[in-house]
Amino acid sequence: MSEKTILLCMGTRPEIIKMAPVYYALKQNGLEPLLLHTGQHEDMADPMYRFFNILPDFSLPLERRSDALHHLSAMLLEKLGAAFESIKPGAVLVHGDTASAAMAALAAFYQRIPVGHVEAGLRSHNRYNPFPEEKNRELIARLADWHFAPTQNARQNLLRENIDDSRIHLVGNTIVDAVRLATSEYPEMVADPDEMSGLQLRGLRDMLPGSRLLFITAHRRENLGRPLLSISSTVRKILIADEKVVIVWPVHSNPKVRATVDEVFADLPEEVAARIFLTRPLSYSTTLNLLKRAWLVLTDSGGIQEEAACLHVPVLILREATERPELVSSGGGRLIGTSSAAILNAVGELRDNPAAYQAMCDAINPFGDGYAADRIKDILTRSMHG
Ligand SMILES: CC(=O)N[C@@H]1[C@@H](OP(=O)(O)OP(=O)(O)OC[C@H]2O[C@@H](n3ccc(=O)[nH]c3=O)[C@H](O)[C@@H]2O)O[C@H](CO)[C@@H](O)[C@@H]1O
Repeated sequence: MSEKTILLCMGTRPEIIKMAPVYYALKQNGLEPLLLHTGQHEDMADPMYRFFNILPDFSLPLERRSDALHHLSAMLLEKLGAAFESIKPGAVLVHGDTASAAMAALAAFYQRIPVGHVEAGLRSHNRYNPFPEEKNRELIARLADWHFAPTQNARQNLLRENIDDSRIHLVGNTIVDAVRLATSEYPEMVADPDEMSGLQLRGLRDMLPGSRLLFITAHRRENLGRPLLSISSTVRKILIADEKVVIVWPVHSNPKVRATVDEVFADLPEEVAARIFLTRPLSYSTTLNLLKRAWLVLTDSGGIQEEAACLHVPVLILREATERPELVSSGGGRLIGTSSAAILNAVGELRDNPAAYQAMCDAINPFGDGYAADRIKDILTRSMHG
């Protein structure tokens, strides 16, 4: 491979969504992006590649024998190292905070290949929340040559960790680019069929006028078990108590998540059951469509918080700690945790206080202007073409 080859490494749904704009920007500029899929997510990754009309150039043969983090990381490191030896890229780009990203940065460092970190500098300052992502980010920061920070706050976090200012580039978050691309006519993208009329969401469209749509997701490791049980049973109460509430909850493909959610929502009266859609993971276009129409978003997902901010939909953040304080200080999101009382209070207040609700809708989007990928492309072009 030539020294200009930039290898984008990714393996999970959110990485694909947030790296797709970077891939397109690099490609249009005559650099040579290649894409390596690590295989960390399987069922949720494929539809995303298809949506963005990207085919990985390389896929790792991951043979996972357990869920253990040490097993995943060891296997990723070994397979990524072997792949880099044969591909010999001029630079490696990783995103965010996954095991795939951390191990790709380490494998690249071992071969003295420069590393770019997209979405650098997010910190909750809590080592176990999110776990293991907080330490994955810190590890990548120690290894990266280019730190593409999404916000001023992220930049400050990196400076506090003694990262040289000249290596930090404030570019915005590429999720804003992804939302822009996915909601506009982007010629190279294959928009998938509209699932609003599909099997998973049959009947939803007719219910939307006059109702309050809650879009919910929860899957983070810290929320498995008791917190997820609290979230689910509180959502069940809200659904039963308010007949105007309609809920769409795409349930993560982690079987532990599915088991809790299925158990809590079993045995609902028919009229109530008709107002909740517990679906498999949805396509990206349907997800954005529903977010746009939602009255309120309840989530522990990082990406969905950012998308809700782009679309000016209020978010209740179902976490105890956040690495996105910008969303809270902008007023678009509230960090409420997972207790039943906190969820009921927040939903009740927004229902009964239109001014408080409107203030959340009016908050500015703190994650950028939708041109982060272009800035990343410009910086890499300057660095790699001399
Ligand atoms: C600790 C933390 O915050 N880590 C984050 C984490 O990712 P996450 O928490 O954002 O992960 P998910 O919630 O799985 O994905 C969300 C995406 O999936 C789309 N979606 C969702 C449901 C569905 O049915 N159909 C969809 O299309 C949705 O619109 C959104 O774009 O890793 C990233 C990578 O490094 C980091 O950026 C990021 O900090």
